[in-house]
Amino acid sequence: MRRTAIRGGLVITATEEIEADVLVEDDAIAAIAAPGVARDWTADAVLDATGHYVIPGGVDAHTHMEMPFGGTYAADTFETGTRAAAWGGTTTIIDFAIQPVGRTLREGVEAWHARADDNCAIDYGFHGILSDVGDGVLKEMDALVAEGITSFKMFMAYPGVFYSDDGQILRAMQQAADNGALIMMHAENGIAIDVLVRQALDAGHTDPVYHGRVRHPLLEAEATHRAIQLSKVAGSPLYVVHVSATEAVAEITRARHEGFTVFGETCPQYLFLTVDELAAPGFEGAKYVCSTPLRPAEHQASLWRALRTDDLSVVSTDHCPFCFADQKELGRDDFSKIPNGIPGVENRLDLLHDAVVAGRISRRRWVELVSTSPARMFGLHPRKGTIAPGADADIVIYDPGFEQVLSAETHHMNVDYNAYEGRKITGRVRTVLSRGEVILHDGEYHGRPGRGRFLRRESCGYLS
Ligand SMILES: NC(=O)NCCC(=O)O
Ligand SMILES: [Zn+2]
Ligand SMILES: [Zn+2]
Repeated sequence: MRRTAIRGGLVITATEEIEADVLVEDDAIAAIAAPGVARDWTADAVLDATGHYVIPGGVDAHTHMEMPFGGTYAADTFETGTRAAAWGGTTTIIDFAIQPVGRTLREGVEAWHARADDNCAIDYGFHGILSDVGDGVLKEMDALVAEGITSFKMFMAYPGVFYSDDGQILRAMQQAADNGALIMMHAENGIAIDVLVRQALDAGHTDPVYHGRVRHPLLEAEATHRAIQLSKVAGSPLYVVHVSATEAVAEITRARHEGFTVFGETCPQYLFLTVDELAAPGFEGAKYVCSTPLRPAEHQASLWRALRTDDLSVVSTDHCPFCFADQKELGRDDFSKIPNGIPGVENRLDLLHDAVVAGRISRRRWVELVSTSPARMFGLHPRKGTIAPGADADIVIYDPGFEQVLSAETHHMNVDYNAYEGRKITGRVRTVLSRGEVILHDGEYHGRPGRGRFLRRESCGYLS
């Protein structure tokens, strides 16, 4: 048995902050004890965490490695994307296995296993994407839940691609109410948006900024409202992904106050970037094309407030990188052809820690938003998302005082720009353990493709 002691740090979980030492035996946490008590531990390796935080590894519940979109593929493979995640302190990702239109869900899951299984440096799970709901797919959902794929994303946007109509959504929600799955919703009224896209292009408006203008906040709010009503009718829980608009937050808040099991997720891009980025000179704005879109700055106050009140419960990245040079370029003459997505899997913990430094959220809330809540919500807690005896030893030693500047020059994501280029951040990941193995320490990466394991997730973690 291999024993590693992490000594002298401040252990922070969603519920506690204690000065304690942590003992890791093989791949799991064996004990946490006050430094005096822990003095007698024998260990093969000691990691000095003096002056540092000791937190559970990040759980990013929303990534798109190698996702096909708009005639190209997201630029990070599972190999490059999970390596970048590890550099940023994330030790678990949950990616989306897409059902090809007209094919089975199973085919999508097998394709994602083929991409991920020998390539991930950290542990990983899958959600399913339902792009063609019918009788067969509903049955397949049951089988996948039994195999640990316990959540399914649906799209009210992108007609002709991933779009589901209200009847398909209701049927999938009814199935989820029966089988314990969680429906995740991309809530934008895609039919109305497509009308506005056509009108903008007909008027000669082809620049990236029009991506933001046609995806009106009220069309996010309307779809969010509709998804909530459908979930109430079906009696299923609902998780709304990448919430960006004040009006959509209000819909989630109201449903929660009425006692419905509705959750919301937002992403760093909506907290730290605005629609002004989309309006950058020339074609630069294409770097910031994602859906839901970046919003005017006033929406950020609602998002931060909802993160504090738990009306938004999770911060994921929606990491979906497309290179500026040759992929975003596909939409140079037509904003609707710009592949949608922003890179960020490496930057989430640091950006949110910077919000701790700025006094926006507490340290414990930071840990909860980036690790504990997503682990709970998606059936991984307490194996992931906490520091407790018996949990997987996915641990980050975090230097809260280190000053860094985010840049494509230094990041590890396989994409030629960083959405936060030049931003000064206080805090940096110093050491990362994944199931007890040190995969990053003092700027040296020791991970390897294929060491990450597929996670069969429990259902209904969000109800406990
Ligand atoms: N969000 C985005 O722009 N791209 C990824 C696909 C999605 O999550 O809708
Ligand atoms: Zn989406
Ligand atoms: Zn996404």
